[in-house]
Amino acid sequence: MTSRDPLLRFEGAARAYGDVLAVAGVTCSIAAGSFVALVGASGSGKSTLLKMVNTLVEPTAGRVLFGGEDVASLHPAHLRRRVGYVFQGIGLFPHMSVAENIAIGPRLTGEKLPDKRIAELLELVELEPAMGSRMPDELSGGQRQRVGVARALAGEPELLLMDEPFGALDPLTRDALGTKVRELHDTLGLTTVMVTHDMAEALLLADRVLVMDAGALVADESPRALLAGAGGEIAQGLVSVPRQQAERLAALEGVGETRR
Ligand SMILES: Nc1ncnc2c1ncn2[C@@H]1O[C@H](COP(=O)(O)OP(=O)(O)OP(=O)(O)O)[C@@H](O)[C@H]1O
Repeated sequence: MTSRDPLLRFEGAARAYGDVLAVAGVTCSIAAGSFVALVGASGSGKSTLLKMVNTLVEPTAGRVLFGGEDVASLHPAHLRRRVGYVFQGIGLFPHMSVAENIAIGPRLTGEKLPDKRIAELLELVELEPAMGSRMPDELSGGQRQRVGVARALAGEPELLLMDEPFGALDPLTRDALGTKVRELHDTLGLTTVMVTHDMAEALLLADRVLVMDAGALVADESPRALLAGAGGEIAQGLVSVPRQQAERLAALEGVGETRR
């Protein structure tokens, strides 16, 4: 692989469940270092596409290449170490401490993560190292998601997959964690693919936005291009939501000004 090759490539990747074509043949390349948001209506195939990357879902046609190799040919434990995965509701093991949860990925590949490294990972997501000894049910939802991010980063992955990671959080925590993840993406030199229902979040955090509809990729644009009207009808329908909200807020502010 040369530095010009994409880190991730979908080649006609498709997944059927009986008669339902969840992903209908997606072809696209994701360059190393990019932050990609994957958006689209509920049921459009975003999670299925993401799960094909770490082999939680097998394609029924086509393939997914990671670093030039078909993911199906890579050892699952090693692949999952190179690919961090964060999802909503995070799935921390309730009977394990925060530190044990963070260390679980490397443990599966036979490595014991030193305490110092666990403390470092907690600091990376702005949690006190002392949190390591707590149990998951002693944390807030936002803190749990931070632990989820620390766990995904424990194996020093090249690729970070995030599936609605901040969906259940209050807006302030969501905003802070989104900004933190973008910062980590930049400082750690990650490649990130994030599924989100929130177009404003996609536009603000990502370099590139992929839009799915009924299993197909219908737009692939930069946030700037989307805001300038590119991407077609479905993409523009999604962009119109935060835009109209911003306009309504601006109008409200204007009303306040004239009343004062
Ligand atoms: N394990 C499964 N068995 C059967 N059908 C499935 C399965 N997983 C997904 N599907 C179907 O595949 C389609 C795509 O689902 P997917 O979860 O990928 O969509 P999504 O865009 O991530 O949705 P959401 O935004 O609601 O999470 C849906 O019609 C869904 O019902």
